[in-house]
Amino acid sequence: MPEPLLHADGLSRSFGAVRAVDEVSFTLREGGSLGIVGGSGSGKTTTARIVVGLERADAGEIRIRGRARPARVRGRAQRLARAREVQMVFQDPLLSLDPRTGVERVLRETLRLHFPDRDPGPRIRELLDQVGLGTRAADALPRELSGGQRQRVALARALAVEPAVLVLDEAVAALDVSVQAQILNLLADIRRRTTIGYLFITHDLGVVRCVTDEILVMRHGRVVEAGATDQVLTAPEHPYTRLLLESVPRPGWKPDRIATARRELSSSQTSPLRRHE
Ligand SMILES: Nc1ncnc2c1ncn2[C@@H]1O[C@H](COP(=O)(O)OP(=O)(O)OP(=O)(O)O)[C@@H](O)[C@H]1O
Repeated sequence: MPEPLLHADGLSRSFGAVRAVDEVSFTLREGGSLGIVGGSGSGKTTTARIVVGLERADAGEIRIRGRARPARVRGRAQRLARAREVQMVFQDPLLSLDPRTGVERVLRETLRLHFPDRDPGPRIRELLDQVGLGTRAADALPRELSGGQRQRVALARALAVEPAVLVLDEAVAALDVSVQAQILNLLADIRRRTTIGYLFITHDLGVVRCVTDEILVMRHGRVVEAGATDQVLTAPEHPYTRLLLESVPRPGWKPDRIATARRELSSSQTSPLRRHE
């Protein structure tokens, strides 16, 4: 058996008395897409931040293609090598893009840093093309672009590094539904053409259904259910997963039905469910 692309083993992280992540383990295979879902405060983002290296784990380890990802890196070469293992795309690209730097320059600088011996020109064109940004966008500043275009820039910058794993933290949550669909299609297309693995952090089960083949359901820092996306979404075993599914607004729901579902879900974040946990 080849080593999985990413293996997380027993990750834990507490903030004071809050166990934000509690013994979380999962595997992402080469070319795979794993969704981490759960309500607010379930520990999804902290898990993602540990994978990326933005947060340290109190316990547990991350392996990329069998090699332990060091908790600390020393020097530029190690920092760049680590960045090539995992890249992250955030919900709001305005916060992660420099407001004074145009699209082409962002990509040029990233490529120069990681691949100083290569001519960046052809690769920049390839990346813009890959994420569906025309040459007109190449000179634009982030604020001159739409939300969807900015997310494409953030994606192009992450892909420029040729990472093994791309972590997407609520990466389409701020976009309206049609733009969301375009970005999700784009991500599916990139996955078909590369060996990249996705780790999708989202509270949106519709997104998970579209772009992941496996999911992990988190609640209070723990994994309550894991398995093939189709299986978990069509025949959820854990009551919390069922609750999450029941709280997804459906066409035709009146506002009070949506409000009730949201209330039920948010009270379940603080009070334990009665059944098997
Ligand atoms: N830096 C921090 N300091 C203190 N507590 C934190 C910190 N980061 C996260 N937490 C706590 O850890 C728990 C898990 O938070 P986390 O952001 O990982 O959850 P989440 O599932 O991503 O939620 P959301 O969808 O609301 O972002 C929460 O109770 C949160 O308040």
